[in-house]
Amino acid sequence: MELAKATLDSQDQQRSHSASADKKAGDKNLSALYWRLLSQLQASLHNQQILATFHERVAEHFAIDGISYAAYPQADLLLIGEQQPHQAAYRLRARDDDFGELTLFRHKRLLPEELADLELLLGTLISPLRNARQYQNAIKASRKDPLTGLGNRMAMTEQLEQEIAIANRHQRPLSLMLLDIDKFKSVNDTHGHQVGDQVLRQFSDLLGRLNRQSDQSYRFGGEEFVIILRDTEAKGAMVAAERIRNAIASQTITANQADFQITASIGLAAYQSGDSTDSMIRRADMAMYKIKNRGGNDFCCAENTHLIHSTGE
Ligand SMILES: Nc1nc2c(ncn2[C@@H]2O[C@H](COP(=O)(O)OP(=O)(O)OP(=O)(O)O)[C@@H](O)[C@H]2O)c(=O)[nH]1
Repeated sequence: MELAKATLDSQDQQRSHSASADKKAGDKNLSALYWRLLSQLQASLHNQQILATFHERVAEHFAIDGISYAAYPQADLLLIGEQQPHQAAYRLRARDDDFGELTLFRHKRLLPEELADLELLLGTLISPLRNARQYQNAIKASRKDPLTGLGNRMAMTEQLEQEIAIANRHQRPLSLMLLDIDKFKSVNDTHGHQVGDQVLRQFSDLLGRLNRQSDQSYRFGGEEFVIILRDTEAKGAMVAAERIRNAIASQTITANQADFQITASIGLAAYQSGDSTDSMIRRADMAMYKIKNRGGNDFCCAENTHLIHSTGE
């Protein structure tokens, strides 16, 4: 096994690489490939597609079996092609910014002259991968609620769409829980908006601790939160709702040296064939308002058009 470890630094890399590619006058193919990669790789903002294009084009000239990329800081390994015993690994850097590790795999030894050519070509990946990372970060930020760090309404809707598709395709149960903090306005009115913000943050932390790991919580807006309960039918969702309701009501939230006894009104909707994100949210919302109108601190599950109250009324 061979391991070449090197750092590819992007400082003016493209200019120097393009100069070296052109200098290799004897190798018109390499130069042409370099320029082709440079323009084609810029066309995508997705790591998978960038690497697949790179692998496909480069494999036409070099016997490369696979390429992997571990993006920093999230180190999920993306593999195109196959891992093989012979490999050459590179750290990708742009100024002081380390943004990933790239590894080339081959079934036979990589020769020094091949490595030199490949390193030249690898330079074409730096800007596209960095742009892709910036784009992904921007997408992530646009789906995150800045106050609580939870996913926001957009993230929730996208996830719910996916969960509905899975529930529909595989005939799996799915439930949606909508929680609205009771009389939250009085927290703001009495203690100020900043304390209200602290209470919301602590409330969202509490939800995170109360959830099953597979259940994601989101801030739907204001003092409303949503939990998507995967693989959960109405009965299970009601058990979860009661557990969460009880835990919220028994917990004292302390913010700015004041104690708050928070309660929440909870509406549930269980997936029915033909449901959309809107229809599930609407049913959970109707169920939640039924509890609000009764004074809060309870849950209600909406099934079909009937509202079934937790106490069985
Ligand atoms: N501090 C803070 N308050 C918020 C935020 N978003 C919404 N609110 C407040 O949440 C309160 C919601 O008030 P209402 O809709 O009357 O609801 P409520 O007082 O909880 O009453 P019920 O829902 O009927 O129990 C308002 O005072 C909003 O200003 C936020 O990000 N931070």
